[in-house]
Amino acid sequence: MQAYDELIHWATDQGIEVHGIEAKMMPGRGLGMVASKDIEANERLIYVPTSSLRSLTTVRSKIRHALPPPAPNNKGTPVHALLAADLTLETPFAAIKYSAWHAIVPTRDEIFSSLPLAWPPSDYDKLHSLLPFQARTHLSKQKAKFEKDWELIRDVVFPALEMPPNRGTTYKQRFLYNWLLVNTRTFYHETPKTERLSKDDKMILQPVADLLNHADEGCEVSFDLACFTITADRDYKQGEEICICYGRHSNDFLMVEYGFCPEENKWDEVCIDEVVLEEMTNEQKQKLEEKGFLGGYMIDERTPGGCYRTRVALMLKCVSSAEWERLVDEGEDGGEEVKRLVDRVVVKVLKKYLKKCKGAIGELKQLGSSAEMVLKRWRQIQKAVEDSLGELELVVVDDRSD
Ligand SMILES: C[S@@+](CC[C@H](N)C(=O)[O-])C[C@H]1O[C@@H](n2cnc3c(N)ncnc32)[C@H](O)[C@@H]1O
Repeated sequence: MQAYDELIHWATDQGIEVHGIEAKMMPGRGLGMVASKDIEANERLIYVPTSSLRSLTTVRSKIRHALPPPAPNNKGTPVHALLAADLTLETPFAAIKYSAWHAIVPTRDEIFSSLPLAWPPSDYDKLHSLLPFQARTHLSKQKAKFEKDWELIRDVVFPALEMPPNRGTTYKQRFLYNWLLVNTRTFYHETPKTERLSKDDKMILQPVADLLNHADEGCEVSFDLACFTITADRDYKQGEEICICYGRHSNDFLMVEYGFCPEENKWDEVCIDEVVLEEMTNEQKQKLEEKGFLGGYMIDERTPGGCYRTRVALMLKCVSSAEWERLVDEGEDGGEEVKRLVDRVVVKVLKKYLKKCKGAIGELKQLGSSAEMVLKRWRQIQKAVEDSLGELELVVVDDRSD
């Protein structure tokens, strides 16, 4: 693959080393890295010297100096915005320096067709309203973050660089593309300079290693002041894909942040906040908030009857408010009788959620290919809810026949 060969040629000049792996087109996941020979656990696959990273310190000084520096507690300018601005307003010198990287990263069309934040405005509102709760909430936050970053660049950086006004839309789209490139390709990195910044600001771009796709478990990623290294977590056969784990994320999170919804994900969970909170009166919501139990209600394979938070919240529908407070304060579940009552309420809310799933699926089917990923997600949710109901109804039915 010519673009990859050129990237490796350039990378070698930067001191980057790549051993026993090579890039390959992976159906449905863009480029990925596969073993070009049998690999043993603990073999070092990629070595990237710190000098070849794109970070806060490599951002063009005119951009950096135009804005307040990043500061602890998410104060100051986000590093994400700075890196994206640096890519958008790249000098001809930097564009040439990084041309091998630009040639291999996904194109604007590829990025825009996969990531919800870039859904065309005509589809955005409709698809956004049809996203599962967790994805919808996450996308709203991401959109707010992007718009804030864009305003900083438009209102502060453009004038500082003496750019003519009124180039808004074109540049906004370019900034969005680069913002999403940064979002999907950065790695966590800390140096004495960035140590006091918040976790979100400890991000860098690294060429070559950013070709690694995500899996539930993957190679070890480590760094020190001198370099980044990627090390094989296990033996691999020649031709096998080499992945890293981007984090223990749900499919809703992966869809919004990375633009894909995996078939298998052992870290997946389904958020049922919507239907749980619909059951609650305002007074009950206030109680939940006071005790730190408002929201974050999940089901997954391990907890078909709802996670601890779900069960604590729904216990409020089964006992008096005073008794609920006592049980919560003492960390008790109320015993078998209350557990059975909670199971019944869980069945009730899951049935409600199942209706929502079916409704969303029906609507998404009308929308064509732009809705495919969301449709796939709702089908996964439907299955998870049905599986949970299957298990719970056994308990509830058994219990009724006592
Ligand atoms: C860091 S890049 C990995 C390299 C990327 N595939 C490429 O073509 O350059 C992250 C992006 O790769 C894709 N990706 C990563 N892991 C994936 C997976 N397990 N399934 C589908 N797409 C995946 C997503 O588009 C994601 O935003």
